[in-house]
Amino acid sequence: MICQPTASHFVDGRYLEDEAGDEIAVIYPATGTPIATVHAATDAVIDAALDAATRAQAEWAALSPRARGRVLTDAARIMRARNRELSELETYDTGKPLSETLVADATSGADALEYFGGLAGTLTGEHIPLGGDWAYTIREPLGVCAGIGAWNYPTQIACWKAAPALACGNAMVFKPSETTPLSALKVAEILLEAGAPAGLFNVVQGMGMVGARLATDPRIAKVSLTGSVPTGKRVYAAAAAEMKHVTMELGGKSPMLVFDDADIDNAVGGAILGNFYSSGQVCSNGTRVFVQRGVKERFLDRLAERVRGAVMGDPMDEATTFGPMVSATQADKVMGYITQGRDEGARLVCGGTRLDRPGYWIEPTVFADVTDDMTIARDEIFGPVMAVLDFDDEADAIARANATPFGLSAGVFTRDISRAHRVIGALRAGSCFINSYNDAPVEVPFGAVKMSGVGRENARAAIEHYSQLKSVYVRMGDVEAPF
Ligand SMILES: NC(=O)c1ccc[n+]([C@@H]2O[C@H](COP(=O)([O-])OP(=O)(O)OC[C@H]3O[C@@H](n4cnc5c(N)ncnc54)[C@H](O)[C@@H]3O)[C@@H](O)[C@H]2O)c1
Repeated sequence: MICQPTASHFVDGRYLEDEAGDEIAVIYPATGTPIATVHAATDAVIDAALDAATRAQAEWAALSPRARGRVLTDAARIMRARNRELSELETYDTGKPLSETLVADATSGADALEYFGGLAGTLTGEHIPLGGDWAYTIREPLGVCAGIGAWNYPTQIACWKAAPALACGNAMVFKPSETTPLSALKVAEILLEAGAPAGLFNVVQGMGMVGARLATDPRIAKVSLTGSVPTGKRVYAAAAAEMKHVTMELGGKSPMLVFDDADIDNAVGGAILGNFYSSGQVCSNGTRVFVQRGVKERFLDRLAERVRGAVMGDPMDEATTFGPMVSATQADKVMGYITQGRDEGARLVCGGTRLDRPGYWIEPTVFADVTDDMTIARDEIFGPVMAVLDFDDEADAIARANATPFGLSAGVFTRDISRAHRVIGALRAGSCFINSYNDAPVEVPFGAVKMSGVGRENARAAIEHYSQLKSVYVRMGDVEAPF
């Protein structure tokens, strides 16, 4: 087993095993071969993690914010220094090509650690003058936070949650997706090496039941989930029962609008990035591509030509640009949608086939003449399936783009700057792009509206979701009581 970790869990500063938990096989998606086995956390493991986190949180919160920040920036430095090794592990865990993991996973995690490490020393309350009397606020941590991850960006998700949480003085118990359990263990190792106290960042493995245990445990003050909308509804409801804070980063079916006056090559490039990066397994993907009728055929011709250039080879070869689906289940689900697209009358422009080779390979697929009522235009597929829809009129395109319960992202391609801002202003989405798609630098808030989630990750905005304010009223004179 080439990626077997020392043990399944990382609790209180060391690896921990409990073989009583259900076995979880870790599969390399490119070949379908097992690379590791981990065990789901038992109640004893979960308790140990929560107790360690509770103890470490008090110690951590008592440090000066700048001392906390230094640990995070040191962790960022270690992560960058080990980028290749971490990227190779991420490629084994997810199947994403090394050409991607080298630039978008540990590096993005390091960006978050560095950014929030720098921010830690700047987090303050405020002074509120009241004409004689005055008040002040103290920004306090929430306590122990639970992080629950999806399988598409395991390192990035762990860091995007841990970095702001730790910067604010919280501890974290993180449960990776059962499909990709390996990388978060490395994040835990690195944080410890950078000087985080034992127990500050713990990793426990398991299926949804382990996540549910965390979401309902009274020792947890906040739950941050990255996952699908149905899971988000369950976790949000469970957290609400205990009045816990939440961040929900959920699924999407985001629109991308390409107007007649757009630079077609840039629009095609945006559509490729917004549909086929990570083999389409990206929450913010612009999978409904609305193309104005005047440029439709030119857009489709150029798109098909460029998609044919995707290199579906060994993910460890840096020349490979397109990897497999993460699992057999996901590949089956995506193939089901492709069949449904054909059955419902969409025109297959390219792709559509599952490759006859080991692993879970599906060609990048483009459907044209898609209509709003088709299943492939409504459901989040989470695979390499682009739906191209036609439009004539701007207002009509905006209304159709907004006619979805999701609200994660939206993009517009046009050379008309007034139109670009007008359209983005009217689209109901949290993370938007003008003449670009899927950029997610740590300096910019990332999050959703409607069913795609609540709260924001990244940027200063994330601080609001990992800290709370204590208000203190200070009377400068005597207290005047009625009796
Ligand atoms: N908005 C974002 O930032 C973002 C980023 C990446 C992925 N996603 C979304 O994630 C989904 C794909 O990931 P997935 O298939 O791993 O999602 P999923 O909802 O199946 O699982 C997500 C996580 O939740 C856990 N879980 C499942 N049931 C639970 C429960 N009842 N209580 C607590 N935890 C539970 C899972 O074990 C896993 O760790 C897609 O919908 C995608 O759009 C969103």
